Amino acid sequence: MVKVKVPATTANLGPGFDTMGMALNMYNTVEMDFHHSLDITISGVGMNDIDTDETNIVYQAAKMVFDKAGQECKGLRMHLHNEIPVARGLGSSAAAVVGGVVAANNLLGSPLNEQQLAELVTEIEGHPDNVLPALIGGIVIAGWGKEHLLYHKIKPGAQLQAIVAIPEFFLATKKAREVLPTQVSFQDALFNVNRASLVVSSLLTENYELLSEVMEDRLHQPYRSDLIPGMNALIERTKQVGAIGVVLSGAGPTMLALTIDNSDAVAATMQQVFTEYGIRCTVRRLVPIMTGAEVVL
Ligand SMILES: Nc1ncnc2c1ncn2[C@@H]1O[C@H](COP(=O)(O)OP(=O)(O)OP(=O)(O)O)[C@@H](O)[C@H]1O
Ligand SMILES: N[C@@H](CCO)C(=O)O
Repeated sequence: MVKVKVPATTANLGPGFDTMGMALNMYNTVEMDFHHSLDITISGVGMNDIDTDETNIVYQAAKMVFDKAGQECKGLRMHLHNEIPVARGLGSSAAAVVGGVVAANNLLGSPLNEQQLAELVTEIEGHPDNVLPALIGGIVIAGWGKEHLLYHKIKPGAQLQAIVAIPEFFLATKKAREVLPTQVSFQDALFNVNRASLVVSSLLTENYELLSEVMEDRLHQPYRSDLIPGMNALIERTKQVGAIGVVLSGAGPTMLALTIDNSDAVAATMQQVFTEYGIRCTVRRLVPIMTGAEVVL
């Protein structure tokens, strides 16, 4: 039996749509063992929102490792314990995919190396920005090259905190991608190239004064704001009380504020603004982490 612990992730970091993400200290665990049939049990959050049959994505991801390794999968016994809320923008599907792939790879004696795991989880999820930090931790910038996935990991600054306001309602990534345009203007593309580059350089140099001016986006957030009541007001007011950057976490509806200090005021303001817009939410204070999925048993 193997047990794998996988972190939550926040994707995009504002302008880095489908490209950047960061691992956070909130975890799901996957326990997995060989079995003659499929037997899935679940505990923790979202127990009633996750399938326990062959459509379960932890199982589907695990089965792909068996296929790649040329091994028959007769069944699996799995217990999933979840802390990451489902369909809220904190990488629940990425954690499920990474948990399934890493647990199965371990069970089979590690036939796939890190590069192969990174490519497999990206193919399954469709984009690398949640699955890569879930797999290897840290802040990761990633994208497909001609043949291979290219990725680079940055160490988050030690002072950086991540406050997340998690609304009670679900927003499936599929739905939040349906509102995106098929084309954008040259000016908006240029704006995001500029801002994403400045986000990376300010994270690398821990220049939070610069970071506070550049976590802006024109490729996805403007189109998604109608799906998240209060999003723009929350960004504006949370920045006024000292957050470095305030952005949509992944596809939403969770909002992410990066802070160094002023965390109490930032957390209270996020809660307050969502409440004013009639949205019940849970605010959690998290920190970026350098460790991705790890085998704990
Ligand atoms: N622990 C889990 N085990 C199995 N399947 C899960 C688990 N958590 C989430 N899922 C599946 O993933 C779906 C949610 O994925 P979705 O991409 O919409 O949201 P998300 O990954 O939480 O958000 P984001 O990608 O914006 O961070 C759920 O509907 C469920 O099918
Ligand atoms: N980059 C993705 C993250 C969510 O899976 C999006 O914003 O749609």
